[in-house]
Parts: sequence; C-alpha cells; structure tokens
Amino acid sequence: MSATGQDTGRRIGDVVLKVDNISLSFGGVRALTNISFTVREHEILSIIGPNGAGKSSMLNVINGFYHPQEGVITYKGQARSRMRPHEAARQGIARTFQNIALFKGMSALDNIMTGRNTMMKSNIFAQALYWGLGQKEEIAHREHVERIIDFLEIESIRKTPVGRLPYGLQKRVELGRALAAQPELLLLDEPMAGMNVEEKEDMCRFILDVNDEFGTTIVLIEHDMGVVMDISDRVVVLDYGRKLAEDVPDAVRANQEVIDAYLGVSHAA
Ligand SMILES: Nc1ncnc2c1ncn2[C@@H]1O[C@H](COP(=O)(O)OP(=O)(O)OP(=O)(O)O)[C@@H](O)[C@H]1O
Repeated sequence: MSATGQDTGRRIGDVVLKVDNISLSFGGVRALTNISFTVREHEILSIIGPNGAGKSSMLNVINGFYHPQEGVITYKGQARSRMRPHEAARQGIARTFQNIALFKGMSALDNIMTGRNTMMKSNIFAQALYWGLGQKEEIAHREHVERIIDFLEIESIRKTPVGRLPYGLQKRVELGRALAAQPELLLLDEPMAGMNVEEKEDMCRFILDVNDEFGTTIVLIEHDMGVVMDISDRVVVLDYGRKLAEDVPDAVRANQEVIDAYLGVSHAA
C-alpha cells in the first residue's frame, strides 16, 4: 500500500497549475520577467537554467514565499496574485529547499512529524481540554509518518538526530517531511545537489515512486541534465529571468537557444 493509502497510478491529467505572466523584482534586480507555463496533474516538470536564472524565485512565487509584482498563479482553478505559504500548504502544496532546512538536533521521525503540523486540527488548548481527541489524532499522524518512513526505507535511522546523518539521507528525510503533508503538488529545489551517483539514483527512484504511486504532481529544479532528461515529462528553461523554452526533454535538448544559453553542447545525439 502507498503512504497515502491509495494507488492512483500514473495518468497525466488536466492543468493543475497555471503560471501566468509572472514578473518579480527585488529593487532593481528583475528575477522573473513575464513567465508563463502550465503544469498538468501527475506530471513531472523540471525547471532548468544557469545560476541566477530565477528558478528558486519561481518556486517561491508558486508557494507564496514571494509575491510577484505582476501576474497570476492559478492552482486547482483558484487564481491568486498573493498567498501566504501556510495557505499554499493547506491547499496541498509542499516543498523542499536547496539548503536542507531540518531541525538538526531532532530525530528523523520527529522532523518528518513536523510536516504534519498544518494538518493537525486540535491546537494545544484543545488538546489540553479534550485529551482523548488530541491523542487519537496524534496516533493517526504517527501511523502516517511510519508509512512514509517505510516507503523511503529509512527505518534504521528513524531515531537518529538528523545532524548526524550523511547528506544524502538528510535530503531523504526532508523529502519525507514534505510528503508528510500529503501534498498534491510537490516542489523540489535541487533534491540531488551535492549527492554522489548512488544517492542520486536512490533519490530519482523515490521521486518517480512518489509520482507513480501517490499520483503527486512534481515540479523540480535540477542541474544534473542526465537526471532531468530521464525523469521529466516536460522541461521549462529559464535564462536571466526569462523563459527560453517549455517542451518535452528531447525537444529542449535539441533547442539551439537552450544549447547556447545553458547546455553548452548538444545532447541531441
Ligand atoms: N530575496 C532576494 N533578494 C534580492 N535578490 C534576490 C532574492 N532572491 C533572488 N534574488 C535575485 O534574483 C535572481 C534570481 O535568483 P534565483 O535564486 O531565483 O536564481 P536560481 O536560478 O534559483 O539560481 P541558482 O541556480 O544559483 O540557485 C538573482 O539575480 C538573485 O540574486
């Protein structure tokens, strides 16, 4: 059984996220200029581009960390130009970060448990008043977290403080924390950065399994072109805050503008 208790299979569906004419500036720095693209349900879409192209800024706009000066994000039919990260989380959007953002002194299990926070109905006062209710909820959350730990094959390190884990496993725990929120849209910011080949292969497998088994739509930023071309349904290319291309991997690989700006050498062969 999957961590969400269901097996949705892998069918690309309707447009679930529409990025429409987004422009974002920081003072005089234009991070994004008129960016538009769509993401379909169950799709794996990669955002690539040189350093400073605007990739992380794009994820931060999607999940409400940054508020663009122009443009609209439409998620599951709801249009918005401003949304706070906790609202995005409640709507089913979760993300991981370029630099691991875990509580280093806490165990892997407790870190993953923090991913359930937005789903906890009873607050601390309700828990004090209705002890039984809070306890029941806590048990259900723990069961879910245990299923994620199983799924990510990290049983042996569940009690280990995250700061003591090797980098690749910390990244896996961070994925676990994002999955704990049962996201429908998962944003991954360089999930394989700094990993060795074996760790990358493991992470690729987990990303594909999450997408396949839970039907989670995934938008990821990645610099490893082998990985991007292998696992993506489509690729968006950014350069200096502008969109250069949005296409299937083979077409992106053969796109001369993309080759000139980013890939450097043709991967079309
Ligand atoms: N909070 C911020 N304040 C000021 N400028 C910012 C901020 N965040 C991003 N920028 C600027 O916006 C531009 C795009 O940055 P962004 O981090 O989105 O690029 P990126 O493609 O993710 O780069 P990298 O691959 O190096 O992570 C850069 O010029 C960056 O310096």
